[in-house]
Amino acid sequence: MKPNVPPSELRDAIASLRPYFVRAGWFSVFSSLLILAPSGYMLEVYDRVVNTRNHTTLVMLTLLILGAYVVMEVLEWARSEVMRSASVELDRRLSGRIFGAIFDANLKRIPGGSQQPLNDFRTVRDFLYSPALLAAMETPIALVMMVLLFMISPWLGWAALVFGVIQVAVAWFNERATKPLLMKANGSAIAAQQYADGALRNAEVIESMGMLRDTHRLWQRKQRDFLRFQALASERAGGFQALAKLVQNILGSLLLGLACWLLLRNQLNGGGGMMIVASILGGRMLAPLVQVVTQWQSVVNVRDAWMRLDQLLMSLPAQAPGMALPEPRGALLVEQLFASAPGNPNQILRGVAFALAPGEALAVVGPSASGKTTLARMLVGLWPAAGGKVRLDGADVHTWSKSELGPYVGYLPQGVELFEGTLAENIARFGEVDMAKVEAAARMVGLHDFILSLPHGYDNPVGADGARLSGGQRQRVGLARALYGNPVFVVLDEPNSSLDEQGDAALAQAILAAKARGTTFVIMTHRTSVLAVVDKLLVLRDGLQQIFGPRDEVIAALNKANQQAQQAASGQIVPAATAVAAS
Ligand SMILES: Nc1ncnc2c1ncn2[C@@H]1O[C@H](COP(=O)(O)OP(=O)(O)OP(=O)(O)O)[C@@H](O)[C@H]1O
Repeated sequence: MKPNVPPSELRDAIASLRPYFVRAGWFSVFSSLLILAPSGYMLEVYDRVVNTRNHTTLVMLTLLILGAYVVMEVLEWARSEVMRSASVELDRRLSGRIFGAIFDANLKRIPGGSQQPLNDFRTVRDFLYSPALLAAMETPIALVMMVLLFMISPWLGWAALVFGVIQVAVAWFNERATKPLLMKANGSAIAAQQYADGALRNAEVIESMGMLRDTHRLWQRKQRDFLRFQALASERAGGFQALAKLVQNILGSLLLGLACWLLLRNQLNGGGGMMIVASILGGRMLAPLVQVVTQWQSVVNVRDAWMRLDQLLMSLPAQAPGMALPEPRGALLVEQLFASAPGNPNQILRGVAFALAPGEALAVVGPSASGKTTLARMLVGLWPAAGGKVRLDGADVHTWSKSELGPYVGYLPQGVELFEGTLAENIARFGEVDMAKVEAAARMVGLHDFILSLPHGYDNPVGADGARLSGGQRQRVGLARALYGNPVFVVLDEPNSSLDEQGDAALAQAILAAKARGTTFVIMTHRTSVLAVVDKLLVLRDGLQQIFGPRDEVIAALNKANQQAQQAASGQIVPAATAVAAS
């Protein structure tokens, strides 16, 4: 039985470019036929001008051949333009999908979540108007030339056929000899590039701890592999390219000699001029094949890129648009939630269950690696649940269309994650900037006065990853972004880890103000300052929900348990806040 393989989106997209290929194919046929014009010119000059000594005929023939050259160039230009348009069309069809797949691969932490698929797509797209493909389009014309040679004399036709077969064999051996090396070279180049990207992202760590030399050494090792494989492949390819040219040149001269021999035996149709025509046809016939051999590296590269892209798109099928649902109010229900990281079977959360009414705030506390960040990701629907569900107003947040749900949700991840752009753009989530809303969000987190003190105010750029801001400022901008547009449900993962006392107070104020408007909050925290403004408390340990309930009841229960444990151990009593923080 045929395995159930999903259709290749890449192949479908290329198949949809058929009209472009057909048009370019016709241009190829006509421009290749015009390649015969110089042979015709030579014959006519030899036949009509040399014998008759007619100057007018010479001028007319020369004008004709000049016209033919112009038409040939125009056709070749038109063919390139058609294929360039095909590449633009391919980009229009697939670039969004590929960008989405890279994004998805990043979210799911699977290979492909890097710059590489975009490079691969550029390789595939550019190949559409590369010399290799344009030469391949001309190969059918070789058959026409061979037929013409057979028409002049079967001897010439057979000789051309034998050399054509030799040339195809050269191309085949070239493929066998260079493909594995070129693929290894590509793999090493990608590894070196990815290593360099990672190192550049961590430039400060490398510089501060003097790691540059070792980092460079490791990069060089990968880069050396790439250079070694590429040099070996080029060496072998160079030999085959020389061989291909040799075969082409030999055929040209051989056909001239053979035609001369036939002439001497009175067996050449068309007389002496045909000797030259046969030689030109022979040389031209093999030209596209020689070109293909010369350009073989780009063929291997495109095949490699194609396979990686195809695999990425197949492993991350296009998502059906999520459910369209009525505006949420912020009622959160977590039903027996089990979670594991994508591609990893280990369960991180095991049976977390709680509910929050609109306008309620919950603090999630627990030791490091207890699963707080994982719970935050699950609450905003980033990872699919391994069991159970997270529901906002009854609907599963994971399957809800994120572009629809986004405006109602605020999320501040642990790493903040700002983007290159202005403060206003970052706060407005890179959508249409509504300055009134931007300012309101900045005021809520106590950032407005600081922003106004900057030279360009809200138009001040934040730099790549928010590099122009301090850690605390970045966190506040992230908070303003989470609160932008008064979302009904906000998840904050360690929102005050970089905040000072003033920032902490601003955060508490912002939570209270948003709660009063009906926003539901879940705040993952190690710090106790935020506990003053929450209604409920959940304690996580090793992915298990230890206790959940109204804040004061949970603190009292924790204190009691802690006191009992401590008294049993040493007779000491610990204050409430310390007990919660220690949990
Ligand atoms: N992408 C991932 N792949 C595999 N395991 C993961 C992934 N993310 C988190 N984990 C594991 O899940 C567990 C919980 O991690 P999580 O980040 O949710 O804890 P946390 O309570 O937020 O910790 P902290 O307070 O230190 O931020 C850890 O053991 C971690 O190794």
